Amino acid sequence: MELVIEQLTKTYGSKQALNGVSFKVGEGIHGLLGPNGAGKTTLMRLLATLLTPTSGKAMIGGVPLTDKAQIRQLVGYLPQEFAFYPGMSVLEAMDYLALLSGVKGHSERKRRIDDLLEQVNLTEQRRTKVKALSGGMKRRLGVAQAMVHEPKLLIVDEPTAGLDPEERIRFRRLLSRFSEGRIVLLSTHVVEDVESTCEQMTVLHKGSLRYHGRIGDLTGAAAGRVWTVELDRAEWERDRDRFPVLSAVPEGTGMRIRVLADQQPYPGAQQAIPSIEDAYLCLMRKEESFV
Ligand SMILES: Nc1ncnc2c1ncn2[C@@H]1O[C@H](COP(=O)(O)OP(=O)(O)OP(=O)(O)O)[C@@H](O)[C@H]1O
Repeated sequence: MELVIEQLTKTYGSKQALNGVSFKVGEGIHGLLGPNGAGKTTLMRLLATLLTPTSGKAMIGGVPLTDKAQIRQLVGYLPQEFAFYPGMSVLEAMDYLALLSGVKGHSERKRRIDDLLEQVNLTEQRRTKVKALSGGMKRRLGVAQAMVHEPKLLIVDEPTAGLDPEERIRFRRLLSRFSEGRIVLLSTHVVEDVESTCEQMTVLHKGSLRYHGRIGDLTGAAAGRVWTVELDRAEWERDRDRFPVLSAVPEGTGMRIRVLADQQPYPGAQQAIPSIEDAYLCLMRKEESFV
C-alpha cells in the first residue's frame, strides 16, 4: 500500500494553495505539519476527492485520484469541523454514515459499528443523541465514522484537538492499531502527536514541500544549533530579539532560555538535544530546503 503524490498543484483563482508537491508514503502513521495556510487542508481535501487538482496527480494503492468512486472506497477522512446529524443517536448516525460509505449488510455494519464504538470508548453513549455529546466525544465519533468502511488511507485533521490528555493517549493507540497494513495521514499542530506516533513526516510551507522524511533526520539536522542558558531579567529584556527564542521559563530571579544559534550565543550557554519542536521551528526559519 503506497500513496504517491506527483507535482500536485491547486490554485483557487489567483491563489496558489499547493505548488507542485511530490512525495511518497508507505504504511504506518505519517505526520503532516505546517503553519496556518501551508496547504494541508487543501492536500487532504484533494486526496479525499472533495477538490480537483489544478494539475499533477496522486495514486492510492495504484488507483489514480481521477477514479473517484474507487478512491472513496479507499479513503476515510475526518475533517477539522465535522457536522454530524445532531438529532440522531450515535448508533443511528454511525449506521447511516456506514451505509453512505458503502458498507453493505445490516449484520456487517452492526459488527463494525459495535467494534469501533468500543475502540473509541463510546459504547455507553450509543443511544445518546449526537447533539448531546461533548466536543471530545464528537471527535471520537468522527474518527469512528472515518474508519467504518476500513479505508486503506485514513486522513485525520487535528484529531486530538479538544481531547483531554488521557483521551489523547487512547486516541494515538487507536490510530497506531488501525495503521497496520494501512496509511494514516495525521495533520496536526500538536508536535507531541507526531513525536509519539509517527516515524516520518511531511512539512508544507506556503504550498510547497519543505521537508519529507524521517523525524530523526530532522532533529539530527538541528543538532548543534539549540542552546540553553540562564539570563538575568535585565539581560533577557535587552536581548529578547537577538536570537530566535524556542522557550523562556522563569527560574529563580532570572530566565532559562532556549535559543537557536549557529555558534555559542552567550558565554556559558550549553548545547541541548533538539526536540522535534525545536527542529520544526528551525526548519521554519530556513528559506531553502533544510535537509
Ligand atoms: N476556497 C478558497 N479560496 C481561496 N483561497 C483559499 C481557499 N481555501 C484555502 N485558500 C488559501 O489557500 C492557502 C492554503 O490553505 P489551507 O486551508 O490548505 O491551509 P492549511 O495548511 O490547512 O491551514 P490551517 O492550518 O490554517 O488550516 C491559504 O492561503 C488559504 O487562504
